[in-house]
Amino acid sequence: MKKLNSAKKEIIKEAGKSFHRSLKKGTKSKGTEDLSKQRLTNHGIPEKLMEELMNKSREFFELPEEEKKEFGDGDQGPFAPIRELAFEFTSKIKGVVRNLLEGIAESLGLESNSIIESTGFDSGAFQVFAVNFYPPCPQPHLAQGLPPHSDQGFMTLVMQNGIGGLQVKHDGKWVNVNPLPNSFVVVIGDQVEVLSNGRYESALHRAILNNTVTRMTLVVAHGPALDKEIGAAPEILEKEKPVFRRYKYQDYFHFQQKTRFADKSSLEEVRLRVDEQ
Ligand SMILES: O=C(O)CCC(=O)C(=O)O
Ligand SMILES: [Fe+2]
Repeated sequence: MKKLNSAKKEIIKEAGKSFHRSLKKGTKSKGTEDLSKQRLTNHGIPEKLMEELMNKSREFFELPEEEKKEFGDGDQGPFAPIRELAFEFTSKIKGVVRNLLEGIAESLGLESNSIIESTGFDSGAFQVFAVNFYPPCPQPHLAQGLPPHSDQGFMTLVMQNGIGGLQVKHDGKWVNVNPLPNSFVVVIGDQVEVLSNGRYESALHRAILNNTVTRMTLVVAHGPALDKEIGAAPEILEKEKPVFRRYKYQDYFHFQQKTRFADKSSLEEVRLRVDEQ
């Protein structure tokens, strides 16, 4: 038990280093700057598990089209060959994200479990696992892997297969987030921006292509339960005006599905004008 606790503390400390470095009361986080330099390394997820997941997913993507088509939906869907590995991976990641959310709550001066409780993280929170496959592109400057966007949930953990392509916008410029072995990039999403009343900013990011090698990423996104109402923490609003209006996460989720990959447009929809605050 003791060991588990200290491992947990380490992860929170890591989160602290990653996100809270420049977070002082009343100032904005430099989340995107940190993202280009910081990685989550002390995550406790076996390297072998991630390697296996990456290799098996690659095998699937590289099957001839005809064979790929044989996979249907549901139990026979493309995830069938990696179902168990994916389950183990995503459950472990959920534990890491839980710790990160505790770390974030603490950094905001809230009870460590406050975000977890108010957003239904332990009961109905959503988690989406995706494997992105970007084959070499003959003219990479004419195409995009993924257009600029922010992720709509709390945070997304991204693991790259050793090939760079993820970029974040920082000070008006696109900055490369180079892959480092056995580490995750933690991409802060819109819900953390809202819950923190704008102290954290969700990262505007995109994926670019190259013309030589195949790039893959394992991506796990997390968000509140759909029926929860989301807004800045009440303790924060005792001292400052709300920056965003409250909403049911379900509404945000559906809206964002329609406007996916359109910069941070969903967040702008819930931002209050000065005369509404
Ligand atoms: O593949 C990447 O590097 C980024 C993926 C991403 O941003 C996403 O899936 O939302
Ligand atoms: Fe993303």
